[in-house]
Amino acid sequence: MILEAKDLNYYYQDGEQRRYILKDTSISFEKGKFYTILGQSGSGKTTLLSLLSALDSPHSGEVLFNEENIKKIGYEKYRRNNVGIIFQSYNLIPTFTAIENVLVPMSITENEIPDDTKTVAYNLLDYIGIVKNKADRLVNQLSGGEQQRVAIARALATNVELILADEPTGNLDEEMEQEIIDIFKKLMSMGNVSLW
Ligand SMILES: Nc1ncnc2c1ncn2[C@@H]1O[C@H](COP(=O)(O)OP(=O)(O)OP(=O)(O)O)[C@@H](O)[C@H]1O
Repeated sequence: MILEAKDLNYYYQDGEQRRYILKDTSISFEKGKFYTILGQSGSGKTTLLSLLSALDSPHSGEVLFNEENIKKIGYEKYRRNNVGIIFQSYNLIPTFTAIENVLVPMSITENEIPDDTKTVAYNLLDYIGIVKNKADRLVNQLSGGEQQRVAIARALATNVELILADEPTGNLDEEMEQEIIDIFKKLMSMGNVSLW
């Protein structure tokens, strides 16, 4: 298993009451597979993803990455080196260009990456469908679909084995949604996501 959640509990305190969002939730994910998590609005999908991506921590239970507790790996280290995260609203740095956004995680990861990070980032963006002249634009001068491609390139830039995405097509029209899903499928069919 590349990722496992074991007996996760997460709640909000509502006066004297605990309102549980996740109760003894366990789930496991095999390497090299594509999973979709479905549930009603408010059922806790974002909460689960935030625990799996170490953006938040559970009240009890544990998350294992390649059999190791992510708390032991260190949440910050795990986020830098092991997981790429994609959000519904892209969460790019608006004052940076597309290429600069992709370079950010490359500058802080401890994973081994080629010296010529700029070339790698341009190639990655190009592969995902962002050509050079768009890569040099500020991201808020790109369409929603293009911004999400930049976010995908950013998530892949550190050569991670695991990508977690929270409604990555939620802000896009149907056609763009299909294109983004096709990118994920293409990446999956390549096995290892390394594009260098
Ligand atoms: N800060 C908070 N305080 C109290 N309750 C919260 C807080 N943040 C989220 N919740 C509640 O936690 C529950 C789970 O939220 P979560 O965002 O994980 O659901 P979701 O399944 O991702 O929903 P959606 O599909 O609408 O995005 C919701 O009922 C939400 O109202």
